[in-house]
Amino acid sequence: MPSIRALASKQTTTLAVVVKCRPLCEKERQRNRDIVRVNDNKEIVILDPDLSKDYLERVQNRTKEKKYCFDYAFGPESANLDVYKTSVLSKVAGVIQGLNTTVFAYGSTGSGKTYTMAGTRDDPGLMVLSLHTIFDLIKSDCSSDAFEVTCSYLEVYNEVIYDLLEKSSGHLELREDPEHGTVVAGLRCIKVHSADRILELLNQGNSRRKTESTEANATSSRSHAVLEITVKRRQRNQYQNQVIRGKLALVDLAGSERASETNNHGQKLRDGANINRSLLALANCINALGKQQKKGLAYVPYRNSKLTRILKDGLSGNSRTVMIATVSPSDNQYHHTVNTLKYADRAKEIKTHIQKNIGTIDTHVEDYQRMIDSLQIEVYRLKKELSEKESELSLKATEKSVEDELSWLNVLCQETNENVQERINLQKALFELEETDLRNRTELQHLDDAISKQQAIEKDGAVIQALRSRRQVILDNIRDNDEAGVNYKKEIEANEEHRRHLQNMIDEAISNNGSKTYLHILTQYRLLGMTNTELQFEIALRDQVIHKQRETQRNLWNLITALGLDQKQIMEYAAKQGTAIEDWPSTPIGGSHCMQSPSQGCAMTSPSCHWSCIEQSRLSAPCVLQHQQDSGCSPCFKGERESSHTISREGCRSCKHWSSALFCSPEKIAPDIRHSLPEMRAITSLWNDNYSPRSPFKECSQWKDASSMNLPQPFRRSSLEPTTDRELPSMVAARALFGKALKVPLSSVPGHCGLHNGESSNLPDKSQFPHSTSAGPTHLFAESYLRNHPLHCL
Ligand SMILES: Nc1ncnc2c1ncn2[C@@H]1O[C@H](COP(=O)(O)OP(=O)(O)OP(=O)(O)O)[C@@H](O)[C@H]1O
Repeated sequence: MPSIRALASKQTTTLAVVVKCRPLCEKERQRNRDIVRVNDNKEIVILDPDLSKDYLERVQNRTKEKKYCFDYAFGPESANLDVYKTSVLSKVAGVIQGLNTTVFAYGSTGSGKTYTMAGTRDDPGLMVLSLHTIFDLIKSDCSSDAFEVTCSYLEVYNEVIYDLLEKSSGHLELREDPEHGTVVAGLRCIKVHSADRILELLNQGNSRRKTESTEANATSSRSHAVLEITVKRRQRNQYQNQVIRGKLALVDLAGSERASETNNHGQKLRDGANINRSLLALANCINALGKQQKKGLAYVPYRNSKLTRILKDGLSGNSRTVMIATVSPSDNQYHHTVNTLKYADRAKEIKTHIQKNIGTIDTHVEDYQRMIDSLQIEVYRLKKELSEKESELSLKATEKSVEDELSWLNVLCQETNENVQERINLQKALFELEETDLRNRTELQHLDDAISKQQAIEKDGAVIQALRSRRQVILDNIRDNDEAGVNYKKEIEANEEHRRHLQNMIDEAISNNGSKTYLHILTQYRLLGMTNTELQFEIALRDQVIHKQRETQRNLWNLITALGLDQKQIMEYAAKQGTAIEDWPSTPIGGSHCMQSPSQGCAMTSPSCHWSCIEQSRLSAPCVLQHQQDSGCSPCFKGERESSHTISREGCRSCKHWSSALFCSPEKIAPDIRHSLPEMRAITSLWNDNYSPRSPFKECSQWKDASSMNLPQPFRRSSLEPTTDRELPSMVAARALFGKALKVPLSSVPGHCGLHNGESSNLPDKSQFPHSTSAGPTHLFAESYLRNHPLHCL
């Protein structure tokens, strides 16, 4: 029996930003001044470090004093426990309820990030406190649910990921998983039964973490560390198979630093440059996300570093996130402090969308997962063979020449590896950038239309101003994205050039050098890397499809709620169709996403129909759409047949009782929903335009011709461009709704509204549609539909 899993509701929440100022250390106390003041646990003031400014400059407000407000601000006297209780505890508690939480400490080197996250025996840090909370909550849980806690700990050092729970960890790779977001392939996840055990692992991990003594900090962390605790909760009630999974990510970032201040050389200097690069990538993401919240769609360059890819969920995805900005009170750190607070201030704008993680099974994703895993095993095997060969070689050749050769080969191997990885990242970044660009350009087109329409009504009113300023924002974003795209393309060319160079070196070495097997393996390894790239691409595309299917599923639940059908009715219909509904969303889902993406299945049907259509879209079997009056029998929605269009599903194909694209009449939709969402308002209008007894649409026999649109040709906007698209809004709407939204060919269409499938592909001319020429609500709906689905309509 197929099963449907209703998605839990999504809530939008804002990143919580907390500032923590450490005390002056002994050395600083002798030489430096404390310039940070915290007021009312919210406001933080950074005094001008320059005491020599004269009175005039100060009264003329030429002071460098800065003031910021945050969710919480803590001064030097506060303990980690104070920070934890006010801003982290409640979010950690959500983890055992299936919610994700991310806590990350951000600040310059020596500002107290590690102290805040790990703490000391007397002042335990947020990592330690969170672990105790999780296990205390599990212990005191009164339900009969079974809990499983796992823990992983990794570090990103010089853009390479290492497992801190492994004694000698190799390089680990990142992978995109549609269910779990960005995951680290091969990272060890250890089952734990107590907080003490995790603390033991944490200590082990910390001892492996790369730290150095620098001028700025005697124990400076040179890597970003991510401790992840996953709590799986298997419920032992009526949802026997339901697993809830919450994740807590605790991140201690390496600190940004200025080379001049740290006085580093050699490797330390290179580490610093890498740390700064990844922190810059993080800062760029924070900037773009802040801008996005204020101005709209902007490209967020997550791909620019491993750190930002790992933190992606915490920054914009499914996570309740707390950013702890750590600052030093010392006057010589003024610039670092202000810089940290500037980013923290921007981060306040960032919004995330939280949702309970309820276990689902995606077989096709699992298949890909298996493929990747087996490829990884293959890569591992080859690597092993490679190292065996290395030791064999080292035995045979003289020590010096072998060393030279091996170091040369090692460099070659490493460069090959980096080249492949860079190519993967660049291609993915370009892919994402193009998507963003497409959406921006579609919006721009619609804004242009809206502006020209509005200009006919008023020359320079507020609406036009708003539309123009929005247009400008979109243009800016497009320009930024274009620039980024050009850069990515250049980088890809450089990467390709480098790849050719490496391949030439390998080929040359094979013909000249004795270590043929070694180099053959290297070539194979490289090829495997390329296959891996392709697979990762396929996965990325798959991820997109799955994401859209999920979006569709969510929309369907929204629609069901909007239709006013109650749980009992739907359960009954589903039972009749032999479909189980395992979970019921308690609240309507994701307001702004309402009815956005019917592209992968029928958008406006019952849960059972949704299931069948999703299944169908996978099997590419078209649904059949037929008007209810064509059929005498209908096992589904019997009671509603007379008063409204009915809804059926694939299982009812025999009775050909497909129905109602637009469902029941709008009167059946709860008034608050009917009038609140723009889409619903548009649908109501569409209904009135096209389905009411006086509807010109209904009686318009010319629609026979209109429907002569054979799929897929009629769904291409090009066949309607440029004027017809605008002149026949109803047709666009109908086309989108009856055709694309339901993902059915117009092989059979609702006779009720006059649509019939014909052979001719000629479109009716404007004069045949007297009622459709104005820019009415139908047009708006069509526009909004097309805006949301540009790819599918083109
Ligand atoms: N709240 C605090 N109370 C007392 N000492 C503190 C506090 N916060 C930080 N320190 C001290 O300041 C120094 C630097 O702190 P820490 O190592 O945590 O900085 P960091 O931001 O992690 O630096 P890096 O980025 O270089 O790793 C340490 O000696 C630490 O003990």
